[in-house]
Amino acid sequence: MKIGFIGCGNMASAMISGMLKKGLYKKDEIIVSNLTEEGSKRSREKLGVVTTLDNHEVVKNTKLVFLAVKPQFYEEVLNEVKDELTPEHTVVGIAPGKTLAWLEEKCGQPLKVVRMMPNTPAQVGEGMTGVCANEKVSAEELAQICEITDSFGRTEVVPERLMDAVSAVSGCSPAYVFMFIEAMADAAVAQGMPRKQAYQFAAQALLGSAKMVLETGMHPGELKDMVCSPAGSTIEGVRILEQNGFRSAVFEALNGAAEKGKKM
Ligand SMILES: NC(=O)C1=CN([C@@H]2O[C@H](COP(=O)(O)OP(=O)(O)OC[C@H]3O[C@@H](n4cnc5c(N)ncnc54)[C@H](O)[C@@H]3O)[C@@H](O)[C@H]2O)C=CC1
Ligand SMILES: O=C(O)[C@@H]1CCC=N1
Repeated sequence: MKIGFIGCGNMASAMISGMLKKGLYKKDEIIVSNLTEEGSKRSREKLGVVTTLDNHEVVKNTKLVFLAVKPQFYEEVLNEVKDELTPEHTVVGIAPGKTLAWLEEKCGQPLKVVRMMPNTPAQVGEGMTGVCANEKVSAEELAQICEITDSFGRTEVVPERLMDAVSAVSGCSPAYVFMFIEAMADAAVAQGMPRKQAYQFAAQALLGSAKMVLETGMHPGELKDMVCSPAGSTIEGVRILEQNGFRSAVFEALNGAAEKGKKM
């Protein structure tokens, strides 16, 4: 087995779906553990990977172990498996607030440790992942990790001090983007558009706008100005968004998410 996940919920499933779609691993090269047989069944049906109810099996069968449980279970899981970890293992944490130093300490021995913050768009190959590693991870090993995260989207290696920002701006932000899409679609429905069509219009507008930022390299403000005709309808919407504290609400939400992440 080439890669293992302890816990296989939303985030692990999204990453594995992305990896499989890209053909980076075969299904029988991925092992995941779940807490319940129901979870294992879900992983087998949805992903087709090897499943176990025993976290030890993950550590015994692979040298690359992702910790994909909720942050509050990290310590319990590491306590459970730490005696089977060897210097050949690389432990990958994906939770906010679980620093490289914390992970190293809880592994109970000097190990290769990677910290990353992926996001659920990994499921469709459009993830954004920030990655950092401790000094035991060689440049070649880090490149291999980035090959994995690149298989489900884009990757940036960042200094660890930026991981809370990464967590907010790309780890959490899909939730806010989905809320934005939902709100835009609600407005279109209010104007008479069928709901399904409204989601397509809203989502495609967002996808296209994001692509323009990434592909043109232009300042988002300039791209916004290109949409706003003088005395037009868009600038009226901009005025109403500003009046309702749109930018400030986004700013505060991401700041709150980053600050919360630091404490987790
Ligand atoms: N959902 C997201 O958008 C993102 C989540 N993350 C991080 O990913 C990690 C997992 O989050 P989600 O997938 O959202 O949570 P989740 O709740 O969907 O999945 C966690 C899975 O772990 C299983 N589990 C719990 N205790 C276990 C144990 N002792 N042994 C084996 N399996 C166990 C649960 O049954 C569940 O299936 C968290 O640390 C989270 O902070 C990071 C980036 C984005
Ligand atoms: O809500 C959370 O804590 C996780 C981390 C980033 C996205 N979901």
